[in-house]
Amino acid sequence: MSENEVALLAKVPTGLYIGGEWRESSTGKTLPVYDPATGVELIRIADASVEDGAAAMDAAVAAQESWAATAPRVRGEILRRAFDLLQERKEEFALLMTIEMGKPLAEARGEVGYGGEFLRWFSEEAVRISGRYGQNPEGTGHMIVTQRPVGPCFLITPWNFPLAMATRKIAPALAAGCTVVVKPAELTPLTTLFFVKLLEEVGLPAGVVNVITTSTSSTVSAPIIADPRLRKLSFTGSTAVGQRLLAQAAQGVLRTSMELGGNAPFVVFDDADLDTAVDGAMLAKFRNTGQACTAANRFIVHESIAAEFGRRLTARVAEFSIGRGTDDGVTFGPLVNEAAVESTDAMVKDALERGAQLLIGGARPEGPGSFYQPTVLTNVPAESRLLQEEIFGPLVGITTFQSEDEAVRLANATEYGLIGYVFTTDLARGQRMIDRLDTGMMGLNTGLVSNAAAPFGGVKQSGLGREGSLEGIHEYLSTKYTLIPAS
Ligand SMILES: NC(=O)c1ccc[n+]([C@@H]2O[C@H](COP(=O)([O-])OP(=O)(O)OC[C@H]3O[C@@H](n4cnc5c(N)ncnc54)[C@H](O)[C@@H]3O)[C@@H](O)[C@H]2O)c1
Ligand SMILES: O=CCCC(=O)O
Repeated sequence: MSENEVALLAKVPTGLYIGGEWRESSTGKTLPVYDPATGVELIRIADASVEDGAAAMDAAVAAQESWAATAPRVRGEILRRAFDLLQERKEEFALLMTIEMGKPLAEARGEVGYGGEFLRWFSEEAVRISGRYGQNPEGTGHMIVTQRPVGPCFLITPWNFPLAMATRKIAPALAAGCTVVVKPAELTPLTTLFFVKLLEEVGLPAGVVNVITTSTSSTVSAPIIADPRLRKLSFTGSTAVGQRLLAQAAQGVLRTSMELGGNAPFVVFDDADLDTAVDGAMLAKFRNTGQACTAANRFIVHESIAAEFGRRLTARVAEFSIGRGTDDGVTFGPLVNEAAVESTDAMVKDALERGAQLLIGGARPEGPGSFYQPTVLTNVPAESRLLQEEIFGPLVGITTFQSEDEAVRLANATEYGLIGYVFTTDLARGQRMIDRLDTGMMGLNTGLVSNAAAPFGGVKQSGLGREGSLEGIHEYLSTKYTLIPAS
């Protein structure tokens, strides 16, 4: 670790943040956080118990009434100050994400930009929560429709975008007037802890945001979800865990937002601009080392251009420089841990055993850290795991199609429905594909759609609800209707 990194880690709080105070776990236990590029332990942080989870809920409940009564402008200004301070601390946040998660510094800076925008966007939305007033149809009274904060929320976030996945939930919840308990992933808790320290600095009242970090997510989360005072569960993570949490949330009939897994089709038609398609593929596949819910998972390429597409993509992949994300010139970092490397490697082996052809990569480099080479496979048989399951690693699997109908059938042949990418220069065909693909989001001739102003979310088993945009704040509001008879 460099001196700079040691100095940064010394600034990151290692406790739980409950009711405006940093404290140790009630059991005194700690959990280690590792650098995925070296396997070295970075720091130890508090490992919350069930009692700590209950204390965090108590604090969120205690702060709910006064936070809901805080003027929207004041709530918005706190978020805006957080946005401004995050810009000042951009380099620190980027470095912290790189060392705890592995993404190269340039990508980490990009995430500070992206994640910060949710603070700015929802600072502006806080003052635009509107209602309706009107006469009832019978003319015998007046109808008032207002939007109220849903109440205390439990927010569970994944490790792949440690800042943006937290701000995409915390900012709209706070803007709406909700208090929260946040549980970041145990692999990347440091960014959330550092961010909450920033919220404290910009004057967020005690109890509005509470953070618990734990190595026993299921044990600590279940009683919070079962707590009758909780009103909303917002989860980002795998579909398997989302399904379990939905079942738990059903007991309390909780409002839920579920941002779950993806298995995105990346369809390239024979009329596509191939350079644009390859640029799109590089972004859609290799952003975050392939560890994004929006990652292109199945490359469905017209048979007449598949060989050329594979050649051009392979040439671009060969340009990656693999290494620790802090090192100069590195463009491709490690995967998050050893389990991710093993799962990626198993998918490559499965595809090769079934007859796929390797164009580049396909192995882990020598040396420490959880690295895997960016990999391109072609002629991948349909039954291969990498065309069936969410990969969450840097693998491109190319398969071919002949007709538009076949492309649609292949693209929709999944239980997921987060995003689809289509490359064509025929606008009418592009519009047909937008209508025919069963996804919550589409990229037409682009490999990146994420934006704080975009309603982000999926259909089918990719989830429920939307984050960001105008829709995002409504996930934290409930509609209340009142009738006042005419006197
Ligand atoms: N749709 C989206 O916006 C989106 C965004 C990012 C990631 N994801 C998905 O997340 C997955 C990768 O992230 P991950 O590996 O962190 O997912 P994960 O489901 O393993 O974990 C996500 C979070 O849930 C927690 N968790 C796990 N089991 C739990 C339980 N039983 N009770 C309570 N909490 C529990 C984890 O500690 C972590 O904080 C991929 O499937 C990816 O597609 C989706
Ligand atoms: O991993 C999923 C989130 C990706 C994004 O918000 O762009």
